[in-house]
Amino acid sequence: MNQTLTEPAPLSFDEALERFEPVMGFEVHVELNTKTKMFSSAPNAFGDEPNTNVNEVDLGLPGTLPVVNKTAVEYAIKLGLALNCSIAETCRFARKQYFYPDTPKNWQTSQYDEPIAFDGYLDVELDDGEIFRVEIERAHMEEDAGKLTHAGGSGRIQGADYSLVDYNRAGVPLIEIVTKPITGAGERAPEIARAYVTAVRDIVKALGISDARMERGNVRCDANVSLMEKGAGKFGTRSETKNVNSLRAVEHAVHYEIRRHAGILAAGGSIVQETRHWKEDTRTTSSGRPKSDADDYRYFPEPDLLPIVTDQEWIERLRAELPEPPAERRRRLREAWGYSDKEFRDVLAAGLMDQIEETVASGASPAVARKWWMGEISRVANAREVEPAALGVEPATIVELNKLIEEGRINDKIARQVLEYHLDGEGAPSKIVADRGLEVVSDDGALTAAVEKAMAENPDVVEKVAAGKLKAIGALIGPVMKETRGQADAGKVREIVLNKLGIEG
Ligand SMILES: Nc1ncnc2c1ncn2[C@@H]1O[C@H](COP(=O)(O)OP(=O)(O)OP(=O)(O)O)[C@@H](O)[C@H]1O
Ligand SMILES: [Mg+2]
Ligand SMILES: [Mg+2]
Repeated sequence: MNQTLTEPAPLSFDEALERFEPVMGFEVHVELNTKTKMFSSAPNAFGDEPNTNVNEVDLGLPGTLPVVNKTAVEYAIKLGLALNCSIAETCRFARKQYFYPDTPKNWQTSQYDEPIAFDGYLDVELDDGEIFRVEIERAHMEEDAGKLTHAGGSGRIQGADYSLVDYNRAGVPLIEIVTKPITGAGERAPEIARAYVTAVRDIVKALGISDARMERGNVRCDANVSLMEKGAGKFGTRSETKNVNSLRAVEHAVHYEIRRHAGILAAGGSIVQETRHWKEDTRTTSSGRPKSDADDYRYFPEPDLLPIVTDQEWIERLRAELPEPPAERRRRLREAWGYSDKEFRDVLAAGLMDQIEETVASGASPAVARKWWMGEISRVANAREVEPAALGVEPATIVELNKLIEEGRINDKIARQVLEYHLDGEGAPSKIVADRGLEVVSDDGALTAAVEKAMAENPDVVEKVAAGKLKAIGALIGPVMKETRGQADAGKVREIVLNKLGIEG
């Protein structure tokens, strides 16, 4: 059933919010970065040749038995704790039956009525610093399905009438985090949606349990949206936009679905409960398949796996391993560094918080760390068309460069060159300075000679300086730099000039 042909036009966002109150719910799937799969010893690896990381358990061959990956369970417990959930004392896996070629077993091993973690919350920080609490219904363990490529449909092979299947992903450990319905978001619903998924991504990254790369599908979000008539208090019918895999897309999908539902409801229509697909190019969604709450997956407890029993000691050991929550860490660093909100946001956007933290921890001032990472490194990254973090510059390198400057051994300009040589593989900054003979000329002999030469060649400048126009010294620095191949210390040059003219600096 394709609704889009007959659907009324979406309302504007403002019109929609005047009349309706949005309700949202998110199912976020997190792919864990364990070495092996959830129930088999096949490697959990991204990007390998199709169907090379598959074994008999993943394929559900007769006579095989699954074994639970203990690391995946520990990751689930850690995530549950980080989401302020209760951890079940015992829980079970269940079979979710469906017939589709992405699962060779004809069921997905998941958890149903006994999730490992439940009843939590996450406080998410909005753009203006306000905190919005999202209640977590549960976080449960399951396995990923294989990847289908519809050869003809995706245009990869013109006219093809078949699909390609890659089972490398089948059995990869997943945690699905499900929120309770989120009410009271109002016009901030799209922003809250993005902030929530961002917060979840940051947490799984900080926990180190997932590569958390959304563009690779390590973190994927199903966004459920419905509207209720203001003051009505009864939830409307939801749509479920599947597998939205960027933060912006989550925001836009919620925005669009609110407008689309409002358009239908305002025209007297009713919402079909269905899954929908996000379309990045038009920033709209399209109809997927109808889905009722009574969808019968014929769940039943997985007979081939024992229940998981967690004891308090185990949970407390894992709790002790939790890192500082990302939101708290951000607040702490913003304060410690004394950056403005804008400066700090820029650091986050550039993905350089870890690097700056380490640079400061190694003894550079926050201002120096910022100058390097947000200035020079970002500029070079831009010129080389990569993300700043992807340049792979170590904080230790920046600390070393800064030390060379502070000791007066190189100036800023040379330091910038040294960075380029370093990126081109010439080694550590001090080695580059030594190899290339870049040390600042501050031994008085060579520098004084260069200054004398510049003064002799620019009598008009010297006259101005002598008359008290100290700024004019700047015109001498150029020629001195030229003479010393850029290795003069500008402060020293000034000092020598003033000295020669008998002026107090
Ligand atoms: N009326 C509603 N409007 C918006 N969100 C809703 C509404 N009712 C439920 N939700 C949210 O939708 C999500 C439903 O996810 P859940 O995993 O429980 O079930 P499902 O989508 O039916 O199943 P599946 O995991 O197979 O997709 C939850 O986040 C829930 O809070
Ligand atoms: Mg769902
Ligand atoms: Mg779900």
